[in-house]
This record gives sequence, structure tokens and C-alpha cells, in this order.
Amino acid sequence: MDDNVAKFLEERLGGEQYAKLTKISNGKLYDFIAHFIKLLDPASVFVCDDSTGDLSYISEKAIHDGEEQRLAMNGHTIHFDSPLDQGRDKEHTNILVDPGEEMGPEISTRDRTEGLKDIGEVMDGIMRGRQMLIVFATLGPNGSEFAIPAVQLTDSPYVAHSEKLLYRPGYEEFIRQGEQAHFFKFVHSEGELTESKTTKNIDKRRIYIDLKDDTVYSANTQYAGNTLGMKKMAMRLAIHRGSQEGWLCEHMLVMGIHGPHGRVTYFTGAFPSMCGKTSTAMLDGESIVGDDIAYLRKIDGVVRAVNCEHGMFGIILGVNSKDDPIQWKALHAPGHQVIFSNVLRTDDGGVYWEGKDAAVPEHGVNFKGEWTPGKLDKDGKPVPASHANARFTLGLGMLENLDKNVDNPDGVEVSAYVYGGRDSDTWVPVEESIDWAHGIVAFGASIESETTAATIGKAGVRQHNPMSNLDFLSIPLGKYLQINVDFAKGAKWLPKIFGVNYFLQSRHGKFLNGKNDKKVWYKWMELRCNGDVKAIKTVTGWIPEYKDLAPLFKDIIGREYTHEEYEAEFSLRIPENLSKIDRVIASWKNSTHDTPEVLFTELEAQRARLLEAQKTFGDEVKPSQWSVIA
Ligand SMILES: Nc1nc2c(ncn2[C@@H]2O[C@H](COP(=O)(O)OP(=O)(O)O)[C@@H](O)[C@H]2O)c(=O)[nH]1
Ligand SMILES: C=C(OP(=O)(O)O)C(=O)O
Ligand SMILES: [Mn+2]
Repeated sequence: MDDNVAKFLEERLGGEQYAKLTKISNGKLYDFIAHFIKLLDPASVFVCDDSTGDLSYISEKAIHDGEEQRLAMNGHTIHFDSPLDQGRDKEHTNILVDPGEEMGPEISTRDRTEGLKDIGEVMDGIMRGRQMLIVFATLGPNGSEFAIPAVQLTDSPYVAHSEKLLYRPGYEEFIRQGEQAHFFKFVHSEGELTESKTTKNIDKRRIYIDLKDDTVYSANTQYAGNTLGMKKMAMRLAIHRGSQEGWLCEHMLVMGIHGPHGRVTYFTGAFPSMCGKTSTAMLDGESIVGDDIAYLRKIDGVVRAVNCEHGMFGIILGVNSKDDPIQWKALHAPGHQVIFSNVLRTDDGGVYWEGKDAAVPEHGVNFKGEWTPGKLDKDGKPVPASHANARFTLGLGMLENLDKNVDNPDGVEVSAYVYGGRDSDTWVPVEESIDWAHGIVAFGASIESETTAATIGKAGVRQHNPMSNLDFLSIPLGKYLQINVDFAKGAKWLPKIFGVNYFLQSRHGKFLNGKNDKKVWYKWMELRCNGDVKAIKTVTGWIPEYKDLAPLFKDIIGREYTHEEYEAEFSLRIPENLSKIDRVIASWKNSTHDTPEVLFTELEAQRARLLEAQKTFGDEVKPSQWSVIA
């Protein structure tokens, strides 16, 4: 290490912390830390290793600094973000690009020189009087070819505490990898805080992704989707690095679906934020590997996936003891650390959230302050007890349905991709693609979903969201689609691709399926992946036969599944599918300059088949009207 850097670090860290840091021999790491101590100018620095002692230091500091409050249940705490800081800030999240670097209108960018200058000014001295926490993590199973070491600098003990729960420890991994650690860097400051310990200068909220230096900056925000470097910020760096190295980072759950005779078939599932990943990954009777972000590689020609995380930052809205028994149990298990955010803190030190199956408390405190039932805001609108994007943060280790392969260094063998979104009127509940390219294009690249409270802005607006990954893309859309289609190259065999739709409504706007119906779709897909059931060939893909679904409904959710329900759900709505093709093609044309030809050929072929079917059958085709079953 350069002598000046060493001297500077020893001075600023002090003996003990300096000794901890220099157990890692990596010159780039020292330069990175020294540079940002100079810029952010913290009063002190704490180097967090993998010990439980250091975890306690962080969790105690979150309480002491008032960023978390203890709850009645041992190990449980609550954190509030500012009312203006309740979701991902897409508008102020920019990929830094050099002049001439094209990302297309869907990906918000900023000139790299300008962005670095701006963040330098915003973060200049921002940590004065506060302590810088240095957190190390590994993205992916330690020691595996998937593993990426990551380091985060932050002045928020809540953010550091969350990362300790959500990610695999990385300090020992950094020591192991030494000079060759090719690590991701995150620099975060929550900035000046209000009386209630939430970010004050929201107008100076900035999230900049610097791909050239594998560094993400986040300032003046606390909401985890904007500040946990290892989560949504690392996704952007991983998508970029994967595109160069031939692997993928996807916004996907990974889970084991349990079939007959103890068979476990592994699935991935890509749904936009708040559209079903966590609730699917937590289906009782199945086993979870991950609920949000997957790294996929071909190993010996087989598509394999890992959860790059090791925890869950899940939406708590609507979680109830009937539909979500495993989550419910995890949220009531004393002695495990659980951080609740933006729910209602009740007077007896408990928590309440919208949709919880419990009595509505008479009084409490939420992200907007004091709350009583019927409270109205200044515009006379009811103030909910908890925010729609309220979350819980916990480590996977406490989940009873944790899959045994969660830390397998080779990941799990992927038999199925599932794509879905909040689609009220077009896709049937479950359908298998005709082949790989058709699946990637007509399902993945065609996802449209209504926006939700996970991002700041208007909810309920139908938005094109290719592979549910649009918010996190750091490469042009066309290139992203191409690397997904090309992922098939060199594979000995490929996962089947399915489209699912949990949100299909009748023409009168009523949901056609209950939350638990998805259990049946996954069991059917598992049978399909293993050749145990035939399916009906339609012009948009393969749909289940009624005779295979009815017994599954009986066995799994104990109810009659009538033929009328089946017809209402699985009849092909031709006009809706045709207008979807128009929207998706237009969106791809407007969103990027580099859409691969395969998108147009696959969708035009689908359009031709739909028009042919419309001529024969009219606007709606019942499952029984198709002729091929295989
Ligand atoms: N109507 C309906 N809502 C669902 C279903 N599955 C999940 N949701 C709702 O979707 C929201 C978030 O789902 P979640 O799985 O946390 O989304 P994630 O952000 O993709 O992990 C919650 O409000 C759930 O109640 C379903 O099958 N039907
Ligand atoms: C935190 C997020 O993840 P999820 O997909 O679970 O909403 C997010 O997207 O902001
Ligand atoms: Mn989720």
C-alpha cells in the first residue's frame, strides 16, 4: 500500500479499525476507502467484520442513533423512512454514460463527468460529525464462481443492519480473495436527518451508477431500494458485468417446486416489483432459494441459478396467517432479528399493517406520525395504518421452507423460467411457450404490468417492463434481449418458459383467481416439465387440460374447480392479445434503437396465428375448440 494512503488510513481509522482493514490486502480497496473518507469527511470509521460482535455493534447503533426502535418481541425493530422516501426514486436514478453512449429513452442516464461532479458536490463533507460504517458482503455463495465481493460505505446503521441480515458475510471472502477481488463498490449517505431521524434533504436525493468503476453512489435517501448497495444497485452492476462475461442477473425468484415421489424441480420467476415474486417463493409446501434477484450461468451446458442474496426485503401489505403461513410464522418468531419498515407501531410495542388478519389498533405511530383509525390527510383522504410499500427485512436462515441448495456453489439446475405481471385482461393464468425464442419474446420481452407503490409515482398505470427488469437495466434494451435469447447457445438442454397471470379479471373487473390458485399452476408446470401431463396447443402457447387441473385444485387447495371457471380463465381473448402485440412492438420501437429482429419475427408470427384463429373461431376461443393435445 502507498505510504501516504497507509498513514492517512491509520490516522483516520485508528489502530483497531486499521488493523481490521489491513487484514484484507487489496490496494484498490484502500484507495477507494481513503478517497471517500477524504470526500465525505466522517468523524470516525468502523470496519465491520463477519463477527456477531460487529453485527451487534451495528444493530445497537441503529437503536442508539434512533434509526430503529426496539419492539416488544425480542429481536424485532421498526424503522420509518421519510414520507417522501417510501419507494425507489426512478427519476433521480441515473446510469452515468460518456458522450455518445446510447442507452435509449427508457433508461435514465446522466453524463458521467457531470454526474461525478454533481455527486462530489452533494457528498462533499456529508458525513461530517457522523461515523462511516464499512460493510463487506458476498453476492452469491462464498467460494463459488457466482460470488462477487462487495463493499459498502454508509453512515446509516439501519442500512448497514439491513445488509448484514440480507447478504452473506464478505469480510473473510475479501481476505481470501486479496488483491484479485474484483469487487463492487457502494457509497451511501443518508445526509442530514430530521428530528425523527429521516433524511431531510430529499431534494438532493441522488443515485448514480458508474459502470466504468463498478461503483454506485446514493445520497440523501434511506429507503432500502435506493440505499442497500448490495440489492438493487448491485443488480445494475451485475447486469452490466454479466453481459460482458456471458452470464445473467435477473429480477427473479428461485425456488424448488415439490412434485410426486419427493421430486424437486427448480423454477425461476420474473415479476415486476410488488407483482408476486416473494409470495410465490414462499408458497407453503415448496422451498425457497431466493425471492428477488438471481444470477444465472451455464455450467457444463446446464442453466443454473443462485440467489445472490441471503435474506428477504419483502412487502408486508396483505400478508396474512391464512395465505402466507410461513411468512406469518417468521414475522412472529421471537429471538430472530426482523426489521419492520413503514408499518404501524402499536402502543404495546407490536406492529400492524394493512391486510394483517388482526384487530385494527385504536392508536399507533406510522411513517406519517400519530395514527388512529379513520385518520384523514390534509386532502381529506384516509391515511392507511401502513404504507403500501411497507416491508419486513429478515435473514433466510429463519425460514422453515429454506431450500437445502440455497448455498450450493453450483446453484440449482433451472427447469423452468416463469414470467408474469399485473395483467388484468390478456394472458391466461398459466401457459407454456412454443419454444425458447418464443418464450423469451412473447412472454419475457412482452411483460406489461401496472405500476405499484414500490416506485415513487402514479400506481396502476400499465407499463411495458421486459423480463420485469426494466428498472434495473444498465445496458441497452436490445442488447439485453439479445443476451437473453442467446443464453440458449451452448446449452445441452433448456428450461421450459411459461407465462403466468395472477391478476386476470373478468370483464366486470373481478379477479378470476384467488392468491392460492398459483399453487396449482406451479404444480401443473412441475408435472409439465417432467413430461407427466399433456397440454393443449393454442396459437399463443400450450395451456393445461381441465382434467389435470381439477384434481390439483382438490388435492392442494381443497376446492372444486368448475369447468366454467376453467373456460373463463383459459379462453383465448384474441382482440386483447392482438392489441398487446401492437403495444409491445410500438414500445420496443420507441424504447431502443437496437431491438433484435427476433422480437419482430416472433410477434408478427404470433399476430398472424391470432388473426387466422379469429377468422375460424371469432374473438374468443374456448380451450375445447383447439385440436392438438401433446
Ligand atoms: N390478486 C392477487 N394479488 C397477489 C397475488 N400474489 C401476490 N399478490 C399481491 O402482490 C403484492 C406483492 O407481492 P410480492 O410477492 O411481495 O411481490 P414482489 O415485490 O415481486 O416480491 C402483494 O400486495 C400481494 O398481496 C395473487 O395471486 N393475486
Ligand atoms: C425492493 C424492491 O424489490 P421487490 O421486487 O421485492 O419490490 C424494489 O423493487 O424496490
Ligand atoms: Mn419482493
